[in-house]
Order: sequence, then C-alpha cells, then structure tokens
Amino acid sequence: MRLAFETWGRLAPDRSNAVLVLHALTGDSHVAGPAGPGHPTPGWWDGLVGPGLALDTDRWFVVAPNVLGGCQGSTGPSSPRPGGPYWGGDFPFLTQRDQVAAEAGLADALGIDRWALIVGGSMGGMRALEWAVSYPERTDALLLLATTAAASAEQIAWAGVQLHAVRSDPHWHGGHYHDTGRGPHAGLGLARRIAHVTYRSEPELQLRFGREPQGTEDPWHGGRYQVESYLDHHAAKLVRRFDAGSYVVLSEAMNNHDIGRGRGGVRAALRRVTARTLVAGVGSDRLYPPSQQAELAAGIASADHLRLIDSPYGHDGFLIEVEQVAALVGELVHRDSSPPAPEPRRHRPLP
Ligand SMILES: CC(=O)SCCNC(=O)CCNC(=O)[C@H](O)C(C)(C)COP(=O)(O)OP(=O)(O)OC[C@H]1O[C@@H](n2cnc3c(N)ncnc32)[C@H](O)[C@@H]1OP(=O)(O)O
Ligand SMILES: N[C@@H](CCO)C(=O)O
Repeated sequence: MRLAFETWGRLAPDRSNAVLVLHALTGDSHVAGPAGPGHPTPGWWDGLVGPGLALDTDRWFVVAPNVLGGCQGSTGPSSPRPGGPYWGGDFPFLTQRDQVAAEAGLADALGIDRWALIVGGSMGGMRALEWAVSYPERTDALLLLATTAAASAEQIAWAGVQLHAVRSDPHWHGGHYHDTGRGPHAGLGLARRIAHVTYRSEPELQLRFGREPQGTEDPWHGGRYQVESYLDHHAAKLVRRFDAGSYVVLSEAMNNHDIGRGRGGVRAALRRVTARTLVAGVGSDRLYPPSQQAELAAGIASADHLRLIDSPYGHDGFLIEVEQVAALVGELVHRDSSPPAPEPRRHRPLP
C-alpha cells in the first residue's frame, strides 16, 4: 500500500521536532497552502502551519499523511489493484488501528522515532488518540479536538444513514463502479447533505438562512429554501473531489472506533496515554458533544482540564476557529521554551 503525505519545515538533526497532523473524514494531506495541481482545496488549517504561525515551520517539521483508505493519494477503493483494475468493493474493512499502523510505517520510513506533537480533530482525533494509546513511547504531546474515545450510538446512526444513502444509489454496484464511467454521485451527495447538517449548529443555520427562499426560487412551487441550496452546494463540491468508496470505508472505520476494544475498556485504554495532553471540544457541536471530550480529559491522567472552543459553527468549529486551535497548539508546544501564546481572538461573526 501507498501513503501520500506532505511535509513543511525541516527535520532537526536529532529528529526531535516532528509534528504529526491528522485530517478528518473528507480532509487530506494538504493542511496548508493554496489549492493547485493535486490539491482540490486550499489548506484546511492554513493559518496554523507556516513561518511564524503556531506550528512555526522554522522550528517544526510538520507531517500530514492522507489516511489509508482515502482518495487523495493514499491507497483506497479507487486505487488500482494488483491483478485487477481497482480495489472497489473488495477494499479491506479498516479500523483506525490499521490506519495508525500504516502511519507508524510512514514515521519509520521518515526516521521519526517519536512525535513532539500529534494533533487531530474528529476522525483525525480518533487516530491521534489511537497513536497515543498504541505508541505512548512515540507520542510526547497530544491535542485532541472534537473527537471521542468510541463512536456513540448517535454517531453510528448518522453515519449508518449516510452509508445507506451511498449504497442505495443504483450506480454503487457493491463498490465496483470505478471503471463504469459513472459513480454513486447522488448517494454520496445525499450522504454529504445529511452529514453537513450535523457538522453545523441549529442556531447558525437559523441565523444564516432562516426561512429565506434561494434567490428568486419559490419553495411553494418546486423552488428551494436557501438552506437547501447551501446543502446542494456542499454536496456538489464533495462529489467533485471525493470517492464514494473511500467515504464508505472511512465511515465504517469511524463507526468501529473504540479505543477500549481488546484493551479492557475505554478507561483502561486511556490510562496508557503518557503524552502531555490537551482535549478540546466545540461548545455548539451536536455531533461530537463536549461530554465526549470531557470523558477523554477525565480519563487521560496526563491531560489538562477540558478546553472549549467558542464557536457558533458546531462540529466544523474545529476547522473554522483556527486562531483558537492555534492557541491550544501554542500552549502545548511553547509550554517549556517560549512565552505563552497570545489570547485567541473571538470567532468571526456570523454572516
Ligand atoms: C480536516 C478536514 O476534514 S477538512 C475538510 C476539507 N474541506 C471540506 O470538508 C469542505 C467542505 N466544507 C466544510 O466542511 C465547511 O464548509 C468548512 C469547515 C471547510 C468551511 O466552513 P465555512 O467557511 O463556514 O463555509 P460554509 O459552510 O459557510 O460554506 C461556504 C460555501 O457555501 C456557499 N453558500 C453559502 N450560502 C449558499 C446558498 N444559499 N446556496 C448555495 N451556496 C451557498 C458559499 O458560496 C461558499 O461556497 P464556496 O465554499 O464554494 O466558496
Ligand atoms: N467537515 C469535516 C467534518 C468531519 O469532521 C469533514 O468533512 O471532514
């Protein structure tokens, strides 16, 4: 298998300055920098990584892999298969542990024995936690954002509905559609619409869109409300850049995430973490509610008290409130050597 990755900065001669950044469900290795060839979107944490930023690339060597099972360079269902055109529906069932084992192989290949910091949000946070539990000796500091020790019934339910949406598309063909010229685009778009509602907060949607119709469309005569048009837009954007087979494999891996599986339960697993840890949630997150991050902060002996990102945007707050994430990163990485990070500015106002 192949793992795609990007790096920023330079590895120090003593290899002590490596930072691992792990992306969420539909993210990729392009943490920072403009869109361009091979990068359908600009960096998703552009304000975090770069010279003079919280992950100062004059000091840190930042590594971001595309997850195993993904579709932005790493091996996944849309990848060619030895002896056949594509993996498609035969791509193996994955767990976060498989994905982290692959990332440990990448660390070995890069000569990185231990990470000065591992940071991840949502699905990236699941892998960050898995790293700290599987390889405590390789994880010095840990930042967990809007994530959970184990997928809850509600999270499995939302993802399960999305899996049904993809698999109900007549172009799904059991996942073997990559050489048919057509994909399960309607199913993937429906999955993204459902997901996107869960990624935002009810007050944000109400304030932004209320009951407004989209432009001159008339919802009483077949037209759309603004919020429907907004979801259509996000669905179309995802369908253009993401593979439905990867969406299924990664959603299943999120659903089977349970840090305590085979380890005597969640509490016993969390006790394995030795990394200096910060856990943060987003106050308005209805998909990964702060109670889940409170469980992590309470269960990890080396964790500071739970932090809350102040944001009206719900789960996506961990992507949008970059300045607050930067302050948390700064708190972890500058703790011993530099002045404290500046106070975070308040989140940008709702439109
Ligand atoms: C780690 C990761 O996983 S990163 C994930 C990678 N990126 C993504 O997932 C992209 C999908 N988008 C998202 O998840 C979120 O939108 C975020 C977090 C990336 C960004 O959030 P925000 O900055 O708040 O953007 P928001 O959700 O308001 O969407 C803005 C878009 O909606 C469009 N929009 C707003 N209102 C409407 C409407 N009524 N009708 C149609 N489109 C609309 C805007 O034109 C804008 O389009 P553009 O993104 O093509 O420029
Ligand atoms: N917008 C994020 C949310 C999932 O954490 C994504 O698509 O990856």
